[in-house]
Amino acid sequence: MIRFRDVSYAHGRARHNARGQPVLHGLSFEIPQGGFYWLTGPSGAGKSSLLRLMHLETLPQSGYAEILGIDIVRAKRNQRAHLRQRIGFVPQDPGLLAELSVFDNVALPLRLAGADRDRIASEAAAVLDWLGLHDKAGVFPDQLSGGERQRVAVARALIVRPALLLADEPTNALAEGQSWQLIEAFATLSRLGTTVIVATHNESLLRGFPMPAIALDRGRQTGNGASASPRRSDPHR
Ligand SMILES: Nc1ncnc2c1ncn2[C@@H]1O[C@H](COP(=O)(O)OP(=O)(O)OP(=O)(O)O)[C@@H](O)[C@H]1O
Repeated sequence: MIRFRDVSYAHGRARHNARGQPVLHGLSFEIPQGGFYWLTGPSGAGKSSLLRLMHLETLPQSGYAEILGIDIVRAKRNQRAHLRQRIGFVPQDPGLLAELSVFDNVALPLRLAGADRDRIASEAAAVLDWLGLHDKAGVFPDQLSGGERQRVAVARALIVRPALLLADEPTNALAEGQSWQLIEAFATLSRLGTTVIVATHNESLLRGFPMPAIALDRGRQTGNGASASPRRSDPHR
């Protein structure tokens, strides 16, 4: 469950110094575990800022924000670190490490979490296979197309089997058919219990996959897809 109540955020300000111009204003919504929600709005609306807040890269200046049952402002540093391991993030720029192979880029989050070799090998193979990248495991990022790099970034986010998947324009570099395949894969994950939130401008995807949306404009909610009729579910997830 993700629960936001009147959450505001300004870039570059410490929590108690809220004199900066907020980029997110009074956001309130609830997303049940296993929900699939779009995050929409024009350029500069605050989509990436909201995703980075949900990825615990920043904290709100005001309001109540709960991610997977944890109050992120009150949580201790180690609780936040543990929570972050349950979140997969696909940034707008894939940000792959050039000196690492596709396999090693994808394996990195599990290596950092201290997983053993066998588990890393089997999970990396499974996720690369699932995303149609099995033949690219030994290749380096500069030998990939833009769309392949984007799918590697998705694989890297999924290898930890996240309870929450956040994706910032993950279909930007993909052809139409691949975009649909990726969103179908995300929909499968949400049916299996992962909460999925995807920022997009892609109108044809929005029409093709009519999921609820958090719609933003200049940092304010304009749609009520996620603020209306929240479905109750396990508050501890
Ligand atoms: N690190 C930062 N420091 C200060 N201001 C920022 C920072 N990042 C973004 N902003 C500002 O915050 C506002 C929201 O930006 P954000 O990137 O969240 O929008 P967006 O909806 O994701 O846009 P796009 O669709 O173009 O990616 C913009 O006015 C932007 O200039």
